[in-house]
Amino acid sequence: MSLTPFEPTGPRDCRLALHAEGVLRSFNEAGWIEAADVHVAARVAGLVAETDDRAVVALALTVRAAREGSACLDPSTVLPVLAASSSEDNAPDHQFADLLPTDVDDWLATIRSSALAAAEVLQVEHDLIYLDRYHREEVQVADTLRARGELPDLPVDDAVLEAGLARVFAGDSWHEQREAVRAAAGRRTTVLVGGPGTGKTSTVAGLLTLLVEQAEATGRRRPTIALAAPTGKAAARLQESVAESVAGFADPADRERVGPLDAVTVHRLLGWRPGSSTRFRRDRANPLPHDVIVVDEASMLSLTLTARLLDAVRPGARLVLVGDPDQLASVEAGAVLADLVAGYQDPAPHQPPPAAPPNHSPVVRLRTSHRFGQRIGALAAAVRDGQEERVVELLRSAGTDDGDEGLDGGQDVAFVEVDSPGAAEKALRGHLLGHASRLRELALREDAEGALRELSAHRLLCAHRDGPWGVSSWNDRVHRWLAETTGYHGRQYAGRPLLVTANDHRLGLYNGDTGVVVLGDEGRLVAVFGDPTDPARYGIGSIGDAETAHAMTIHKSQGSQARHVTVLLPDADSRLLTRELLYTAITRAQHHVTVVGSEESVRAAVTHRTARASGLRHRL
Ligand SMILES: Nc1ncnc2c1ncn2[C@@H]1O[C@H](COP(=O)(O)OP(=O)(O)OP(=O)(O)O)[C@@H](O)[C@H]1O
Repeated sequence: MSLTPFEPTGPRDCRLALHAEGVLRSFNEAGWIEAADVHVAARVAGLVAETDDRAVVALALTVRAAREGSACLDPSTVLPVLAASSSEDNAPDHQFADLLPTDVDDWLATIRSSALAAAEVLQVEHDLIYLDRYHREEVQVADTLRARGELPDLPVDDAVLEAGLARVFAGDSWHEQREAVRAAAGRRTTVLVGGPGTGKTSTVAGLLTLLVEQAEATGRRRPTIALAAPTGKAAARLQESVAESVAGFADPADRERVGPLDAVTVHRLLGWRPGSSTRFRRDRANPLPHDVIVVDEASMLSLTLTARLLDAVRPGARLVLVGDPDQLASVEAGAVLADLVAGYQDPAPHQPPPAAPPNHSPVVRLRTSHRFGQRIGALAAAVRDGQEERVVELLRSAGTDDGDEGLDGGQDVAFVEVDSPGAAEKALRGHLLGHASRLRELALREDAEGALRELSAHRLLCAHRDGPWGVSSWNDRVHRWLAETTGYHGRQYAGRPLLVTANDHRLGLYNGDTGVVVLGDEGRLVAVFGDPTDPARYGIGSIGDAETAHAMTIHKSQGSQARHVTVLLPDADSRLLTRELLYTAITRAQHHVTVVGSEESVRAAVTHRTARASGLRHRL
């Protein structure tokens, strides 16, 4: 957790808790905790009659940490930051320094003997401070993984496997996939990691096919398979790419083995119950019936969802978690995939693979990218590895791409160096309006397939929702340019790109799904989503929560890709600007990426890492 205070914009700043008292008031006014943290801490401390201010502060800071994605509070990183700020000349004048714990051990001892700990609201372990819920979940995840790892491997006929590998992954270029399937075939748990285009999905397709073949060869029942991902969009993509990989196998029998597979969201797989985000129909007492469970985009799994998933997987089932640990983590608490990779001590992608991986480790890493053009892959790798100078050099040697060519050809990496939203607007207008106009033309021609293809041709990504570099203002800009060109000023129009913002299980539309409004029968507007060759159509009125998507946040774009991605970087002091954010944005691009912003912002992104406190890596 990187602790920075907010600066109240004035006495009416909504982050200030007007009725806060005592120590919570001081920490709130100093910007270390927000109103939401104050309310939770005050209420819970009141319920358990906590009288020690240092325990109350720990509770509020731990609530803040969870809100920002950490599973716990690490006092050894937080206390020095608080202490340094209290000694600054401009430190707030409210005995802030007097309220600080003196040292980490003292603070931890205070919490251990507090009423909050006695009531099991706070837990202290490995010198980390947890809210009880996240502590329980972290222990459960580690215990379940350890218990699964201690069971003997599942039976595999090596001769059949080797013959199968030689068929589905023939040739030198597929040696990493052969190795990965060899490692995963008998394991109950596999964590398959790799950057974009490293052949993760191909590995999954090969593994599933060869597991079915194993059952055929040994007379066992065919394994039942579940494919899932944290979002509907990612699930749809997984289904599509597994089917594509299977269709590419040379042997017709291999193309038939797994049969058609439907991918679903993890929530749906576990039997989501309306009104509860943490309780599911599937759990230890009523586990998933499947023999093989594959979860893609596992970097987006929160600690809570991972705990529920592991709870629902039978010990005898194979679980395969697939993802890229360098991407942005879940919006909720936990960075489970990155923790697993760190906890099992898998070397970073730019380091040589271990000569002999620890045999208890379920982590299998694919290292070679097979998709990107050279420059886009090199840029993604340099960002991922924090090579600031190399990133700047790669961008500087790229073109400027201020025309429209980037959409159909031209540079695979472009850098539009601007230091103000006005300059960005000037540089990007032609580009963005061209794409929006093409969408509109196709939509007016009732060409749903063409409009959906155009939609995935380009995506404008922002770090923020609001502000001059944010999604709202760029949506407004493109809308205004389009209105100026077409003369149509309404908010609902043919060619309007849509982003679904809440799951609608009834319609089969999920948070993050993108579609477009097109002209349908009898001149009515309809919204189309999904596979361009077989689009799902919805009456405009039936779509509940959706917004215009000329631009979207990088967070929302996770799990999806576009041929050309334009990334707008905010000012260098933005708290959201991190290495993981820039890496995630760049790796959404299949063929072209245009980075728009200042060199200072690029450098800030590459040097700032998202720090999420967690004890999971110590427990594995
Ligand atoms: N070892 C390989 N040799 C040659 N081509 C490969 C190899 N592995 C993958 N590919 C090709 O690279 C492309 C990307 O592969 P795949 O979709 O399996 O990667 P991925 O890691 O799942 O990608 P992402 O998750 O980023 O979409 C596919 O066209 C695939 O056929």
